[in-house]
Amino acid sequence: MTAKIIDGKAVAAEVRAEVAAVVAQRVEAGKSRPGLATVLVGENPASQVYVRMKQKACAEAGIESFGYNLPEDTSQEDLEKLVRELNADERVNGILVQLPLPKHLDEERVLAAISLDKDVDGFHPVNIGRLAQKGRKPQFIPCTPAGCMLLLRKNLDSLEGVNAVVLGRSNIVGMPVALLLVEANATVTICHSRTKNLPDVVRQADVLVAAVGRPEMVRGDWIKPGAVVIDVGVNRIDDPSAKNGTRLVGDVAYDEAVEVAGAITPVPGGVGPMTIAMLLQNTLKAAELSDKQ
Ligand SMILES: NC(=O)C1=CN([C@@H]2O[C@H](COP(=O)(O)OP(=O)(O)OC[C@H]3O[C@@H](n4cnc5c(N)ncnc54)[C@H](OP(=O)(O)O)[C@@H]3O)[C@@H](O)[C@H]2O)C=CC1
Ligand SMILES: Nc1nc(=O)c2c([nH]1)NC[C@@H]1CN(c3ccc(C(=O)N[C@@H](CCC(=O)O)C(=O)O)cc3)C=[N+]21
Repeated sequence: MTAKIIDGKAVAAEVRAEVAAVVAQRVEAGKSRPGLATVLVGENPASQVYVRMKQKACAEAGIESFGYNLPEDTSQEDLEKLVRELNADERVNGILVQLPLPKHLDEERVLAAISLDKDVDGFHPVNIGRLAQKGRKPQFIPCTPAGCMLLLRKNLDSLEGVNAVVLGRSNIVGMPVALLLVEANATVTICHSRTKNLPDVVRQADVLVAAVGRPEMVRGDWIKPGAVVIDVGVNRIDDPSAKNGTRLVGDVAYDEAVEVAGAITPVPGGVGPMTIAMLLQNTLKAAELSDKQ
């Protein structure tokens, strides 16, 4: 039996439609239109594409977006000054600083400068700290991890006691998704580049979240039959038979895994669209928060 294909694009479309409806209602009721500021430093083409996708999604949901493109050689001081201006700007409810930043910039300090009430990416150290503490709630949950969790909840009756394996421990995906799985009462194993016997560890997983950035690293025979596989990887590889000579693949060898898993997200069309939908949801939440202040 082949796996159920988890249609992230469809779930994301539902979330986006919901956000758009609530935005329309609030504007109708005379409340402010939510606003998202995107900050892009330098000219990384992949980052430019992602920022454009986020702005387009905002427009479709009735969220205003304010794009800031700064030169590659922007100083720490100037970037933090922009963040402080955006913190004070009433039109802006959410601030997204696209990562990675050029190497000379101190990412931690930039993220810490973002107002907690505008941290729609959920990367502020206080938000991450709360995520890691029992009984505490972050103001915002990081978008990609939140998207993974929504797809899991839609495809599993319960996460309670399930063996979840997370491949990757990055600040933006692996670690926060592992924390969310713990919060959901899964039993969580976090793997990384020093993990020994990785295929054997992965074979224990009822739920697998792969976020390593290694094209098709996870093979079909690593997957426990019936497991739910969330493939976060977005890797562009050369493929002479593809339209422009390249194609996107995940961190999981999809054609193999689909024969073994119970359910699996495709790439593209899985987690990627969810990331953007959750960003819109967080931006709406930030606007609702600002109503109360
Ligand atoms: N769909 C979406 O919305 C998003 C997709 N992505 C994609 O997800 C993937 C991961 O992104 P990100 O978390 O930022 O990546 P990072 O490069 O920051 O982290 C990769 C993690 O994988 C681990 N790792 C690397 N190689 C191996 C290996 N051979 N065996 C085991 N573990 C390994 C690293 O271990 P160590 O810590 O030891 O170095 C690290 O923890 C990428 O493909 C990225 O494009 C990212 C963000 C959003
Ligand atoms: N501050 C910050 N916040 C982020 O959320 C953030 C970031 N920096 N840096 C980079 C990563 C990457 N990321 C993706 C978003 C959407 C898709 C996405 O929609 N992918 C489509 C395909 C897109 C394509 O065709 O290239 C899909 O998987 O179907 C992928 C990846 C957000 N990130």
